[in-house]
Amino acid sequence: MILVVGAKGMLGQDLMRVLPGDVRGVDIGEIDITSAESVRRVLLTLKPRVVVNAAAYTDVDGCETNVELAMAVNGEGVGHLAAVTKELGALLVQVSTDYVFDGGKGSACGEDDPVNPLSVYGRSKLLGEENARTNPDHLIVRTQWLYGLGGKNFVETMLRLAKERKELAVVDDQIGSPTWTVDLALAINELIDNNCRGTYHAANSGFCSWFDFAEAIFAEAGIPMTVRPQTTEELGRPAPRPLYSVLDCGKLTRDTGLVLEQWREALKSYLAKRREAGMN
Ligand SMILES: NC(=O)C1=CN([C@@H]2O[C@H](COP(=O)(O)OP(=O)(O)OC[C@H]3O[C@@H](n4cnc5c(N)ncnc54)[C@H](OP(=O)(O)O)[C@@H]3O)[C@@H](O)[C@H]2O)C=CC1
Ligand SMILES: Cc1cn([C@H]2C[C@H](O)[C@@H](COP(=O)(O)OP(=O)(O)O[C@H]3O[C@@H](C)C(=O)[C@@H](O)[C@H]3O)O2)c(=O)[nH]c1=O
Repeated sequence: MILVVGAKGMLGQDLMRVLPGDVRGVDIGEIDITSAESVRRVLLTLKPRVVVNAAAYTDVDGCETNVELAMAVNGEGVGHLAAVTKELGALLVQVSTDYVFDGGKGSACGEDDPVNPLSVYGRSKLLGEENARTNPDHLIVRTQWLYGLGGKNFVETMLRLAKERKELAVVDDQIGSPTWTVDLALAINELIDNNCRGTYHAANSGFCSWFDFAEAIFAEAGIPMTVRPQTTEELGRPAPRPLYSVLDCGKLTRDTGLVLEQWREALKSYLAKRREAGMN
């Protein structure tokens, strides 16, 4: 059985839809990964063959002031999962982030490039990676700029703001790859299926700035909107973010044959799914 932890989150919901076979999901209420005792009780009862951890504290700016919570959920919580999966002889799949990099390289980051997180969120996720590795049977999947049905994300923020405003300012000096949670869930399935172990990058192909992404969202959704470029410094958010955090996904392709679709194609598919689901 595959157990998805964080099954009610944005990625968790798509993992539940995409992963085949005997799949169970748990979220806060049934499991609290910050508690070693809670993790032990749930995992020893269910005895999964694979645990995919999509549970996290993902408010990047919130992490700057809630440091203890960030470390407990994103860091130590993964340690609890690693200890019990190791005891069970189960695979631990840990989802991680481009924010473990500082974005200073200026070209796509490979799995073995040096990490240097700029934010509390990035540091907490890096601790999560280190803790995941205490189970030798682990898979760490770094991804970025996620959006999906049933979650707070940049696409939904833009579509919501479009109902209130005619003009928006969006940062044009952060570059990355917007990634649809359905495509990421498919990649995680391929990695498990191909018995891959260690660290992998998985993101939709191509890259853009948040400003480019905002323009694409409004163009594809057919919404008239003036998007003005601004710098990260002008925006002045509490958490520092990497300026260039494109992930090199070549290892995923070499080991599974999978190439994730271009980010703009994925965006079109997502907008079509939203319409099908009656969202406007
Ligand atoms: N969103 C993004 O752009 C990116 C995300 N990632 C990573 O991908 C993964 C999935 O992210 P995403 O789907 O956006 O996350 P979400 O915030 O949508 O979902 C996380 C889920 O985990 C639950 N949760 C929080 N704390 C605990 C806890 N202590 N015990 C059990 N469950 C808990 C949350 O519950 P509740 O909502 O009630 O708190 C929520 O249901 C995370 O590891 C994240 O770091 C990586 C790169 C980009
Ligand atoms: C809403 C808004 C955001 N922005 C900027 C802020 C930020 O730099 C960028 C994206 O904003 P968000 O708050 O959606 O993104 P952010 O929380 O930084 O997204 C990150 O989340 C974590 C969980 C990850 O792991 C990362 O890969 C990444 O997806 O756009 C604007 O410039 N104008 C706006 O109107």
